[in-house]
Amino acid sequence: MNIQIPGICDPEAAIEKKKEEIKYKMVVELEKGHLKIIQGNQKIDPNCYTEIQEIPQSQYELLGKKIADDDFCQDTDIHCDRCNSFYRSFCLKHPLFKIHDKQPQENDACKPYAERTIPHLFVIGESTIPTAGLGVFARAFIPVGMVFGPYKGVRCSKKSEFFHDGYAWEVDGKDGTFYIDGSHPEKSNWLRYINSPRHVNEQNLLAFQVSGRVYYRVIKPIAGAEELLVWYGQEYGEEYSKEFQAQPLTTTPSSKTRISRAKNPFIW
Ligand SMILES: C[S@@+](CC[C@H](N)C(=O)[O-])C[C@H]1O[C@@H](n2cnc3c(N)ncnc32)[C@H](O)[C@@H]1O
Repeated sequence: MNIQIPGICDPEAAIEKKKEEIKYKMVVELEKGHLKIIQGNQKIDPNCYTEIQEIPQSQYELLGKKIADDDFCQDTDIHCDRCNSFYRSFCLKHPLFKIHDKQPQENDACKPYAERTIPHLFVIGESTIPTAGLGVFARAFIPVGMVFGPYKGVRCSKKSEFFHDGYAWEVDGKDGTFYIDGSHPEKSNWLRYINSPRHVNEQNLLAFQVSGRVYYRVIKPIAGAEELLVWYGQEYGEEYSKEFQAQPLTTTPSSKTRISRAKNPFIW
């Protein structure tokens, strides 16, 4: 046995040469406006990529496992809308990155709680859609793959329990269907201000469900000052897109209502 005694033996000899870990990086691919994972050991060209975060190899190895539709697990797997397959936990080719809600500040208390949760990347203003009321706008370029949420609100078991109509998502829970009603501005978050598109070209977000929570993901690059629009699903969204029903908007698989019924979950 080779025992090294510090101070007596060669200290270098005691250190087992650490295996070089491959680093990965989540980046924005500037040309396409999409998130991407690249090997991060080499220097990144800032003209091609903007770095978001490093991904350790151990974490990277847990990503991108393709799951057969029959083996899909609500709590661990995510449906990739572009590959039309489930992955554990998400697709490596089309990765996701979650933007957290802003921690509401006390000195902002004149605004409703939901407004105070909006991340710095966004702003609430009058919607570009006539009669829609308020909406949410990007303050900077937002790439495909960014995820927002979960949608916050009061959990209800029946539609008759909603505070107001028009702000609830229906969720396929483990013990059956329930609703998340975001109509109360003190009991919800900024996602309650996002409107529904009038036609497919306006849609830039897709709602999906993970472990009984609803998230929105970016499916089309969003330019600064552009409004965020998430398809509410057939039951509600079609109210706002009657002229465009011939060309159905993108929804998560099996989405039937304003409410995401997607088999589309992932865990953060
Ligand atoms: C989740 S809220 C969105 C935020 C809302 N605009 C506000 O000011 O609080 C849903 C409501 O917004 C309005 N809305 C959303 N999308 C719309 C659209 N495309 N056309 C008209 N009204 C819309 C409807 O009144 C709907 O009930």
